[in-house]
Amino acid sequence: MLLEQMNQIKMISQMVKLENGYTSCYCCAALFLLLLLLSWHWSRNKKTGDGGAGIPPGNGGLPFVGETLQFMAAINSTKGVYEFVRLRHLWHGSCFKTNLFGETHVFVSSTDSAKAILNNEGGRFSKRYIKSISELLGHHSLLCADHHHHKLIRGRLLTLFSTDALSSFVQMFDVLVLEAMSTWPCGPVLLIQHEAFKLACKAMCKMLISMENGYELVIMQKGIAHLCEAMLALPLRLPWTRFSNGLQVNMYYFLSFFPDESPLNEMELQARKTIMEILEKEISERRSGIRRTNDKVDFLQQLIEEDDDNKLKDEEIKDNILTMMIAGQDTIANAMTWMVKFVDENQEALNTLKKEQLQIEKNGRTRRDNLTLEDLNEMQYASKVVTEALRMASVVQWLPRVALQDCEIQGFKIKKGWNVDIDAKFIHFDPTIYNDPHVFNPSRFAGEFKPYSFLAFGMGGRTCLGKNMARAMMLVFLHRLITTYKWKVIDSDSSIQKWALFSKLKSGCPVRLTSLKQHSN
Ligand code: HEM
Repeated sequence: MLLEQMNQIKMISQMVKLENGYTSCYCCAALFLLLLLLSWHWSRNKKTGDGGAGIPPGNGGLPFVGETLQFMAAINSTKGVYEFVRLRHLWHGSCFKTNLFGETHVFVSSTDSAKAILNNEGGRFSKRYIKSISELLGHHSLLCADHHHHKLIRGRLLTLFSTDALSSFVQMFDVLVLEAMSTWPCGPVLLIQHEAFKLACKAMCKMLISMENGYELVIMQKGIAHLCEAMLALPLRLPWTRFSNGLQVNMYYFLSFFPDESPLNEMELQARKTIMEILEKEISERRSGIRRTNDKVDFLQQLIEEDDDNKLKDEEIKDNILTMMIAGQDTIANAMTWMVKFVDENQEALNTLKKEQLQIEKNGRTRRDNLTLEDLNEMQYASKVVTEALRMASVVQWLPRVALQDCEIQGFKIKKGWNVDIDAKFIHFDPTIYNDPHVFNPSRFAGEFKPYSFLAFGMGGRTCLGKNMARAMMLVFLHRLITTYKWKVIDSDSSIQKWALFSKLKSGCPVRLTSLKQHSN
């Protein structure tokens, strides 16, 4: 374990750009000191254990810093942040305790504990997001609201995700996919990640605020891309992050210990402000009748038109439109990208999928008309492909909660205030739940599966609001890709993008396409 810590310190030292000789001397001295402290702490832990019976096992790391350095090193490696978690499962078992950014985190990984926590049995757990995320999304965001406020807002937003809404969304998304694919070149390299992100962004802007083109859409998309990046990077703002320059001490380091200060930088504050201004203008023009939505019932219009006592206030509407825009982009783009890679690598799955999708196309409808929800319901094998891709990609790797009282999970004591992270990825790769978990095998989802063993969208009162929409987007994308092109992924590297908290392919999944239509003509 000490060796691992030394290796990680080496990695951290590579992360830091040494700009001059002085800095490099200070850096070496600091690292040496750190190494001494680590070995002292490690040997102390070895002698005394980690704090008494019943507490989950784990090396708390250095006083105050905990294992933050190792966590950061994992984020800065192409194995991805989950490598930090994976190694600790190997060392300590399925439940372990660590200390990150000055807080205790316990990773739990059984379906029983997932059930207890996600159902919030006995009101013992709540969702925790760091304050900086609520600065970014807004205090009324569904992702940051307290229990009572969350229930109220979720109730209002849920009505937007009806079957009828999904039905029209499917047709709209199909149009966008066809439009996008008509511009894809055959021959040159195309990055699936990039294309999927653009598509998701367009779809969200259209569904939420009917924004389809023009200057404001460009501004909006840029702002959102910026906030998406910031959202992933916010918890990592320490002096050695990519935000800091060389060894210069970064103000975010200090701010992270003073949670009342905003850790957002000027550009992020500006991006949020600009998006809020666009939404404000949109709301007031719609209210005054200046802007007509041509009877398009987008999400914004539905929220404005609500007339019962519990309707959302403008501030709540704006924060949650922004939340949905952000929640529905990087996630779906990553899921689609992994899906293309997995299918490409599994000839048997690809052949079965092709057979099914070409048959659906042959049946006639999808050549002439846009795909419908009914068409998607016929895609039985593709639906399993989507589930299997979501399992293996585990885009959201763990679900963060906080214990509201002392309790027991997986036979260990959990103290009030500790972060409890439900390790979805561990469960997705648990060989006692999924046979040969590293093999892409869509057919494994043919029958019922164990409750709480599939957590790609979470479960319980905080389940992803857009999960049916996300599955539909993946099916539409898959259908059009399979029936329009033959493709080959030209870089099989599975490395993970550095600094990404969601599981993101570093290569972006470059493909070369051949048009099937030209072939058949
Ligand atoms: C493949 C794509 C997606 C994945 C993997 C995904 C995954 C998740 C996960 C894991 C959660 C948190 C659950 C928890 O903590 O228990 C979540 C929450 C959420 N997602 Fe998604 N999501 C996806 C797409 C979308 C889309 C398209 C939207 C819609 C517009 C959306 C909107 C939301 C919202 C609003 C929440 C917060 C729910 C709440 O706290 O009540 N997501 N998602």
